Amino acid sequence: MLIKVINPNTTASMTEKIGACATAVAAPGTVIQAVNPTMGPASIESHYDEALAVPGLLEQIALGEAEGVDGYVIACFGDPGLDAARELARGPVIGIAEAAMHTASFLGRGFSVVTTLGRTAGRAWELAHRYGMAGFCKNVRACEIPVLDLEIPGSSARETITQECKRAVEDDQADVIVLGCAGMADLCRYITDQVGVPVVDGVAAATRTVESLVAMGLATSTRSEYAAPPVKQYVGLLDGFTVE
Ligand SMILES: NC(=O)NC1=NC(=O)NC1=O
Repeated sequence: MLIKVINPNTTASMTEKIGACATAVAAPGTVIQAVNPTMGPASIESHYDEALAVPGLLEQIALGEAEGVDGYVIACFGDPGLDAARELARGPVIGIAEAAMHTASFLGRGFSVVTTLGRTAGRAWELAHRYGMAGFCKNVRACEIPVLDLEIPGSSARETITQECKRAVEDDQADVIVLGCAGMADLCRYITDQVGVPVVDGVAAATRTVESLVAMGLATSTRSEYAAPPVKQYVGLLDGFTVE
């Protein structure tokens, strides 16, 4: 089985970290291909970043289709481009926020999301509602850490995030923590040991979700909304996106 894990930002160190975390949980026989687009924002921290990340993400999906990829993970907590990706891909496409929230809902009465910048919290709440998880989501907490601070060795990011997770358990009464950024994937084990409740990393959760769907022979329904896009020309920078 070949699963393509796409970091939609263009920071290679984060892609490598995400790939290592996905590989660590993948079953024997599953090949993880971790990639990022060649164009787009170095990190995704706003609606603007998210919009500009989607073309490069979709290009990676199109390349994956040509390579026979069995399923995809969108490794950014905003689940950017998820619906469009599902129109292109034959196999399942799972976002890390979607997978993490559903996984957390199996483990307790309520979870808190601990994410990077406060300006991304609204998107996390929006996704919780979209996925039917709002009833399980006790809070979305922001550490006010820029995403790329997670790539600085020895930064205080790990401790800042850990303290926020502890406050989520104590003040929100969270039974479970959801890490609100793909760049936190490598912190999951450490934070789990520190906070005493399950901590869900969306990269691992999404990787295993895609694996299980593919193993069951399941894929996105193409009956209507997620059918291939209508054939048309896309001009200018999007020349390569023409759909035949
Ligand atoms: N909430 C977030 O921090 N989302 C993210 N921005 C990125 O660049 N990767 C993420 O997971």
